[in-house]
Amino acid sequence: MVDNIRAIVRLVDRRDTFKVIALLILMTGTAFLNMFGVASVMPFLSVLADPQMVHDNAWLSAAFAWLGFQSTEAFLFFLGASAFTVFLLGTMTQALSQWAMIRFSHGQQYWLSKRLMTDYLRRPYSFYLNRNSSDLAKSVLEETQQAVNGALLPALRLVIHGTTAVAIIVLLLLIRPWLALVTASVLGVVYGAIYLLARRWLERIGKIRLQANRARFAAAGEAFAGAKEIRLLGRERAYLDRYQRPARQFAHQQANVAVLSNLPQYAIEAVAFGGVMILVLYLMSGPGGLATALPIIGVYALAAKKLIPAFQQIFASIARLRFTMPAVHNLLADLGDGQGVVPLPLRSQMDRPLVCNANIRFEGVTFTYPGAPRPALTDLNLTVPAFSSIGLVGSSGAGKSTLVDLLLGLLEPAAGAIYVDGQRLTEDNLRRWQATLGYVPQHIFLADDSVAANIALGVPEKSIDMAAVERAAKMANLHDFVLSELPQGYQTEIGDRGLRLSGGQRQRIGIARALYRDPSVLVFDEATSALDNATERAVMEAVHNLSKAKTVILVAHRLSTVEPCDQIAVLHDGRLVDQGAWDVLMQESDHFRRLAEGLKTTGASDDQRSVKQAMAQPSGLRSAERAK
Ligand SMILES: Nc1ncnc2c1ncn2[C@@H]1O[C@H](COP(=O)(O)OP(=O)(O)OP(=O)(O)O)[C@@H](O)[C@H]1O
Repeated sequence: MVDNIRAIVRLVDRRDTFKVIALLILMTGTAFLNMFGVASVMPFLSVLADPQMVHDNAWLSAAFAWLGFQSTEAFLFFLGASAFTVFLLGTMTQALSQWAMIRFSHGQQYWLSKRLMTDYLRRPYSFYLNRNSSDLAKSVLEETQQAVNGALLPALRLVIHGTTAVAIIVLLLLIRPWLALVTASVLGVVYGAIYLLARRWLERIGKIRLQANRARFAAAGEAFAGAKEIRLLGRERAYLDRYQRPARQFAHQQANVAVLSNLPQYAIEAVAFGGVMILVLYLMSGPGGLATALPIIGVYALAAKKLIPAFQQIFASIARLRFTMPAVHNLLADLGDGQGVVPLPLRSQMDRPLVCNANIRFEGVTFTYPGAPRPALTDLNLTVPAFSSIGLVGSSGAGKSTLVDLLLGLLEPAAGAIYVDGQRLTEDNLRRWQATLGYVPQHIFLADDSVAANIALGVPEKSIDMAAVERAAKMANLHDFVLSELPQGYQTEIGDRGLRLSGGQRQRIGIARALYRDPSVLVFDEATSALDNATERAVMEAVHNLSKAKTVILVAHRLSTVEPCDQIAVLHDGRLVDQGAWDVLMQESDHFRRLAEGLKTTGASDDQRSVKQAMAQPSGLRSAERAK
């Protein structure tokens, strides 16, 4: 219970504490106005049933005299109008409370989803290795909404309807204590019993909903991301099944909680109707007859009008809270305590790149992936002189991509360190180092935007430097294609995930993207594999020409791509086994010769590599990449 309250409080933006306080004041005010609204019919009905009450009742006669009324009729009219005004005021305040509550909750949803999105974006790269991207998107977009609609709003409703119920019960207690106790007990027992019976079930179906939601998002995400392969393999039905089962389960549980929340209302209406009948008969048979009975019946009828929906809302809110709390705890666990997250880059960091003028040095670098049985890189020592080019080669799984990810600062060495011009790469200078880098991965992520926006990825449209876009596109051998084949040139929308482009065109966009901000260090991770030989040769010639002005690091599976590199590093089983120029390695390195022979003779390594690469990709990225 305390844990749940704490969790709900954590959903609220601390800066909005004053809004919460204002909301609570408004809700309490509403409860009191509701109570006064109910109470105000009593004098009216008393005088209506017995006009003599104006003189017999001390309070009424004092009001009659003080307000200077001359006739009972006028006083009766005044009492009726007052009751109506107070009732109206109560109803209006209630509407105002609802409006404020809903606005507040939706504001919190925006804030919560933004907070989660920021938190995910600030996570270290290793976080994405173990997470599914559709699961992350689901948490940001859907679970935050669920937390607000299923926990925050019901908690607020609980407060407003709880205070209203308490205020009205207090009023009834003042009028006829035992009758009030009976009424409150009947309502309390009916709702309490249903809740006690359904408690565990609600929690269980809440957990089932959470899992089903995750499964349906994953199935939908993967089905669309892998549309091509799924179509070819004829697995549409399998994916439909994968989606259908959790989707049905999700809908089923949502319906269950909605039905349960509304069910007691019908039972209560029957009880209330019967109760009022018994009350009327009982009061009418007592001394005073209708004159005594009418005001009490009126108050009770009006109280029931307020009290039954209040109890109903209290019950529905508690049921929904019980159902949603597993999702809230899950969300808060993801949100974490902010530890281990990296700060968002500052503009000053991006404007002051850590330029490499002497060399990049790996010193005793070891890295093991979380949960992997052995290191992907072991005690690696490598120096890359500035303004030179180095090719990284090795069999599949040798550790080339891991080395690149370490160099990019996406992964952190478990032992050893990387130095840029003698400066150790740390959290403090990492962003500045990354601002120096141009990186081309094998799988290019494309945004559903124009060619220019894809080259200048993330730069707001107005700030895109078109001259830089064209310069980069020319170097990537893309410019002619854009001008001659695309209807609106650089402004052509390339469609959802670039589906309208060939693999080679996509890779050239990726290369142009890396070159757009004119980085001083360029990293290509098997980035030219989808290019035809002639295009690759042209692009690589441009890149090798750059290596006089830039430092170029090249992972390639075609050895011919790395042939012109100043030096080549040969990796095997996570270790650097040989290093030198092409000719030297050809003569002196068995590993290199075997690699060259293997590539020449088997021709199978491309396929093996692709399969392995897919396996080695983090699950979240896998689905993002499949999305292209
Ligand atoms: N996310 C991961 N989780 C666990 N192990 C991984 C992960 N990514 C890679 N590995 C393992 O680390 C080792 C090095 O992988 P890496 O991707 O760096 O090799 P590579 O030389 O780039 O291979 P390829 O040429 O096939 O891309 C491999 O044994 C691989 O299975």
